[in-house]
Amino acid sequence: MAEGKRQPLIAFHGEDLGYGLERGQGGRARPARVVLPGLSLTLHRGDRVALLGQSGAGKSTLLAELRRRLGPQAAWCPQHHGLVAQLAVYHNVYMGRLPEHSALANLWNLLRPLKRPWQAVAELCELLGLEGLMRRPVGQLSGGQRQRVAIARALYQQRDLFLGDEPVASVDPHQALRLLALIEERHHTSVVALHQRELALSHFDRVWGLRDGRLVIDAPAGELTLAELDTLYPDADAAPAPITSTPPLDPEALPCSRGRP
Ligand SMILES: Nc1ncnc2c1ncn2[C@@H]1O[C@H](COP(=O)(O)OP(=O)(O)OP(=O)(O)O)[C@@H](O)[C@H]1O
Repeated sequence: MAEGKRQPLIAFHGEDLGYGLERGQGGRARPARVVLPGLSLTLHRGDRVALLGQSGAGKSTLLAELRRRLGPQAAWCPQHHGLVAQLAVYHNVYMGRLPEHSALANLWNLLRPLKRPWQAVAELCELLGLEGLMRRPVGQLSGGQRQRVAIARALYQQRDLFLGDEPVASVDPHQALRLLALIEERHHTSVVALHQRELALSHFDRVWGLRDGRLVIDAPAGELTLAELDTLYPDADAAPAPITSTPPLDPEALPCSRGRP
């Protein structure tokens, strides 16, 4: 999408994000533990954002706030999947739309799966390589299979936006590409936290990079290099070799925010 014509969906203007609540000066509510101080950024309709940063940088904190503000517009795929181990794959996926049905319908469906949702979930399971597992309790699946169930549940919600906290962390690189393609196909806008920097450059059109509580990268993926993304991981023992001929950047030289033109 052309940079100049993008329609803002949500914006932060110098806001403190974090946990807990306390009253600041003038009685203004603010987080008791601030993780991302003074955050400014805008999510635009049509953006496909890779959210990067080392462990503890604040990715989940930002996603939680986006989720809170976007509400039911956004499908959500949490980091630890949030699946019920004792329930079958079918029921875990169906849970994505639990609030849309009456308690009675949900109870009935638990005991005797309804035909229409069963078919819809079966189609998703086939797409995600989970065919034949619909009746199996999630507790008996592999880590990668559970991850795909969590993605199926998010896709089943049929929302316009997708928010994912490392939704492809437990699958092999080939599956990661397929899953990202599916997410892209079914949502006009997405924000996905991940650690695979190469994927961020090849499969997303924008990168948000967090470091030391700051948004230090906010730029189109096409304008970034792996070496620039490496600067988000100062604790890494050895940065992976960049695939471009661009020399590694001095982290100090990275601008505070790569704003839009
Ligand atoms: N419920 C909470 N209450 C207080 N602090 C929290 C809470 N959850 C996370 N934190 C802190 O907020 C900071 C950012 O955590 P966050 O989970 O957002 O990082 P992350 O980038 O998602 O990390 P990871 O890649 O390991 O999931 C960390 O210092 C963490 O300890």
